[in-house]
Amino acid sequence: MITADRNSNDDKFRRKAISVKEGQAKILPYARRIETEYVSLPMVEGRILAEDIKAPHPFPHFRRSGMDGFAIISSDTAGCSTETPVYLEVVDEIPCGSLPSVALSPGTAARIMTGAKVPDEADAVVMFEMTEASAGQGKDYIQLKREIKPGSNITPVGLELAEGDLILEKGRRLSAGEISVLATFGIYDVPVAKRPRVAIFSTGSELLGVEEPLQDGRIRNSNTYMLASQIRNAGGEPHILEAIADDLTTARQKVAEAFALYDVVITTGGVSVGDFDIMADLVSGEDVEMLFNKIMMRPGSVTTAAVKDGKLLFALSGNPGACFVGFELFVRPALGTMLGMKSPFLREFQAELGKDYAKINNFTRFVRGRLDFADGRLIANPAALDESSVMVTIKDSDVLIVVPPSNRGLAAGETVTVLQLPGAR
Ligand SMILES: Nc1nc2c(c(=O)[nH]1)N[C@H]1C(S)=C(S)[C@@H](COP(=O)(O)OP(=O)(O)OC[C@H]3O[C@@H](n4cnc5c(N)ncnc54)[C@H](O)[C@@H]3O)O[C@H]1N2
Ligand code: MOO
Ligand SMILES: [Mg+2]
Repeated sequence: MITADRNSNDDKFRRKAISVKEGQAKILPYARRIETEYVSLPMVEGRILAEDIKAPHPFPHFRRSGMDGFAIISSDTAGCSTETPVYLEVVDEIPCGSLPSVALSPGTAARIMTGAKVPDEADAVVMFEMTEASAGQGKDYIQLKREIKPGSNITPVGLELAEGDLILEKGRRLSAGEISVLATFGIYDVPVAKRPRVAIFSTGSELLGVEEPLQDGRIRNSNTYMLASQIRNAGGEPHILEAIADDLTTARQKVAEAFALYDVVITTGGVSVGDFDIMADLVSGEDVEMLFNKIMMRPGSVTTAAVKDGKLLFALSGNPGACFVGFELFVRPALGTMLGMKSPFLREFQAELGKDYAKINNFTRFVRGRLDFADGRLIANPAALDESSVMVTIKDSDVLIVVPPSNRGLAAGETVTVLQLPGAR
């Protein structure tokens, strides 16, 4: 027979709700900066840079031709026109990667390719299409029928960056643009923040493994895999641990073991007031400091956080919608802070509410929604189903629409704050 300790913890019922901001402020002091490791350039996608990087040399570091054509001395073309063309003798050929072999003097030109170093004496490059070839006395000439401005088609030294410029600030997430910069400056071993190792425990006797056949009264464990994806996206390294049964003693032991091995521990489920909801008891143990166990938000009002051995424990709700939101509002900023990110919170901006939102709330609601553009306006459309227990609309959402506490709901057209969820949809 299954039994539960029904009187174990009255505190589980007497919870003091705090705001999301207060909750975040309680967590962040424990989100301690993680060490640095060196990762090779092909593997740094999505990692967070751990040190400022300055340009070790200007870029480009030589005057570079922007066209396939001829390097010339522009004053040679003064007064030149269709009627009075100018002839320049071609004295050199400069493929990419080669250096000029002849110093240009007035009346001469060098054939040059896009990306090659322009001879010091030249101050312009004229593209092939603007020239006509001619020959005489065993020499090659080009004919020009137009004046060429100095500087034409030459990229000056340091156009993009000067030596010593700050090119990448620590805390930046590395992606195509940053990786290109690192490669350009010869930085192959990149200092990045180590990924925080995050343990995931699911709880609940109703949970089946993903590959198990369905059984009446039971569901497959989806939160674990959803959380692993969120952790990875937030820069952490997920570690899926064996589910914990709804039994306090084993749960305590398993969580304690996990703290020895991982930087952060997340549990999902068992955090409300049900007979088998053990997390409230677990976070009020002697060696655990509870930071909060109720947030003035929906979904995820029961989101709980605690500290053990200086490390963060997040007890997220079992309801998929609440679990998802709890992660985005509390775990993501904690991981981002550990990684040294400048702005670890979801990006916030304003949009127009696309349709009426009639639900009244005591708590702030974070409603899953989809962002659209219409007539140059940003429209946030709430998902049809946004209950805490609903899983399926998470995949269709790119924002959380912030609906403040209200006894009248919101009307279409009102301005709302939205939090951008990561990953374009
Ligand atoms: N008497 C009250 N009952 C409930 C309250 C309340 O205030 N008083 N709050 C409700 C709200 S709001 C929420 S949210 C849930 C929170 O429940 P728990 O966090 O304790 O989670 P469980 O009870 O373990 O499960 C809830 C729900 O989620 C399903 N679940 C759990 N784990 C997973 C998983 N890994 N993957 C997919 N789905 C999961 C579970 O089967 C339940 O259906 O409490 C309300 N009750
Ligand atoms: O408050 Mo429940 O925790 O999602 O809505
Ligand atoms: Mg419960």
